[in-house]
Amino acid sequence: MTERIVVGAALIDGGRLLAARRSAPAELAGRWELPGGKVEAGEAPEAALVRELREELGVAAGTGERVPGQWPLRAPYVLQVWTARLLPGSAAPEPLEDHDALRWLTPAQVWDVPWLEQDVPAVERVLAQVWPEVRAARPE
Ligand SMILES: Nc1nc2c([nH]c(=O)n2[C@H]2C[C@H](O)[C@@H](COP(=O)(O)OP(=O)(O)OP(=O)(O)O)O2)c(=O)[nH]1
Repeated sequence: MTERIVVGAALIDGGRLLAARRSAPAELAGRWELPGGKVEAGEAPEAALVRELREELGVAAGTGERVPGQWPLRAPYVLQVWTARLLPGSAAPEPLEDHDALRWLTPAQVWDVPWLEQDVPAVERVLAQVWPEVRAARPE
């Protein structure tokens, strides 16, 4: 089966990372993820990410670098991650769709939320890229 890409944003503002708590489907609800969604046919991943952040959070965002790697989700999906920032004049994010809570996490708070299991390696890679000077150890 051809793999399909889900794009996730490492949205950084004021030295903090945005985490979003899923409200659906039932098996994912209550767990935290990087906001984003499925790339549509013919769409560039960065464009999909900007679209999803506008739809889900009501923000105007710009994408930065790709976070190297990709992580398997439920087949045929794989997660790819880009850093992202709010553009000047953007509204503050709100949980408009798919989420019922948002949190801005400092590096020290990143493991305070229960991430989706499949997101943990991606979040570890985000930390290494965005805050290489911080050793934000994941507690056992
Ligand atoms: N956005 C996002 N989705 C993730 C992450 N980790 C993870 O397993 N997923 C799963 C949840 C969903 O099954 C799928 C993404 O679909 P979605 O529901 O967010 O995307 P979408 O808005 O394009 O979906 P749709 O309603 O059009 O089907 O990937 C993550 O970090 N971010």
